[in-house]
Amino acid sequence: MPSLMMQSGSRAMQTKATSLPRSAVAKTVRSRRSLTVQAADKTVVVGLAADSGCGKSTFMRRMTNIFGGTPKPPAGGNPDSNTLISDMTTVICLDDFHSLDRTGRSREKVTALDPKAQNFKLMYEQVAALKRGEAVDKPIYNHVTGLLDPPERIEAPKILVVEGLHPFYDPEVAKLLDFKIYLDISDEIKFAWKIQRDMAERGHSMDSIKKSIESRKPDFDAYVDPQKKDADMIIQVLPTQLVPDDEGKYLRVRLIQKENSKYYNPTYLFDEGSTISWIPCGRKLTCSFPGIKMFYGPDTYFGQEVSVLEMDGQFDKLEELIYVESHLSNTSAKFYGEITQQMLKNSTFPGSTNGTGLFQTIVGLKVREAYERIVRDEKITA
Ligand SMILES: Nc1ncnc2c1ncn2[C@@H]1O[C@H](COP(=O)(O)OP(=O)(O)O)[C@@H](O)[C@H]1O
Ligand SMILES: O=C(COP(=O)(O)O)[C@H](O)[C@H](O)COP(=O)(O)O
Repeated sequence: MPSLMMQSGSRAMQTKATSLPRSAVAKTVRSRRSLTVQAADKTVVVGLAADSGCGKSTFMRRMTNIFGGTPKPPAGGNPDSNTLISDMTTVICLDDFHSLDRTGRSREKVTALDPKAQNFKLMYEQVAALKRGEAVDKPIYNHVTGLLDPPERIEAPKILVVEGLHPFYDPEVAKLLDFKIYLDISDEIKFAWKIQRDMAERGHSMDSIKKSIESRKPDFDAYVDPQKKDADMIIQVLPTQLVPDDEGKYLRVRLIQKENSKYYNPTYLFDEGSTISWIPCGRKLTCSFPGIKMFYGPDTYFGQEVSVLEMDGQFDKLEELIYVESHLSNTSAKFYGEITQQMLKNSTFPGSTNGTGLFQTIVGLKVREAYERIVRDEKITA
């Protein structure tokens, strides 16, 4: 039987985002911006921060799918480009702003996470230019060779996503971001994900990956991890609490949502502002061992008020997620079942049967809501 524990303390009721499509006005030639500033021309900039191997690329695929189109590298360009372009979004990887290539880092004895290995000035100039609607010639960091390749031309998209190690480390770059997301993956889970990816795709040995993780840890703690306090939304991935000593098979995933955000309303379970523990397994949700446990409640995060939505465990049948979705509010979905539809569409992606996929989908919908609110607000003030 489904079980529910609730403590009351309800806040205001759900608010819905207004969706405004871009008008024909938005098609004004970008080079004329200095003459006629067209509000709907604005490029909205999203920052996604996480360590290497923490699922940034996987999350990007889920998020860009919400906006439509198939993400592809720039046509006819470098096959090792890190950029992905689709109908509305362009995702650029901040590794492209490494100022030191692999040999340079080894010579200077710095890791790829050290600010000394990044060109923040160029990062600022190019993200600012794209945000103004101007094209840039962005360098490419080649992960195969470890070298900086000749630049590629990037046109200003409607939504620019900057993903990488330090999107909000530099205060000037941080000011350009309209929405900030942090993927906070606990060490043991990060280790498992990175080993699998770096062995299969980057040809590294298990031993070299272990050494690299250890040598990067101090710089990760000093320069990457502290960014999470400034994020609008954080997806935290932890070992399950349902199975003692589980080795990463099941995950406990927490969606940390800042209160008072200008651009989104936190998603809640059953009753906004209450503290709720819910085991949805029973007649409407099939759960084999170890089942699913959900939690929702208020909390503080680095001294800031947040709402936390949590899922521990995994689904057996993805289509039954509709039962969980029907108990969530303020999801930013445009129709009943949109989250389940997205999850089914991306069912082959890693994390599809647990909270990582579910919460990445919700964050993607929040980014869409933020984008639509920004475009709407700009139109009103134009
Ligand atoms: N939610 C998830 N569950 C299980 N494995 C995942 C998940 N997200 C990513 N992975 C795996 O982790 C590895 C690194 O993911 P990736 O998206 O390439 O990370 P990043 O872009 O941050 O370096 C990949 O092998 C991917 O399959
Ligand atoms: O930390 C990262 C980010 O990679 P990602 O997030 O794409 O995994 C890489 O180690 C550096 O960019 C150096 O690259 P390499 O180790 O290939 O020289």
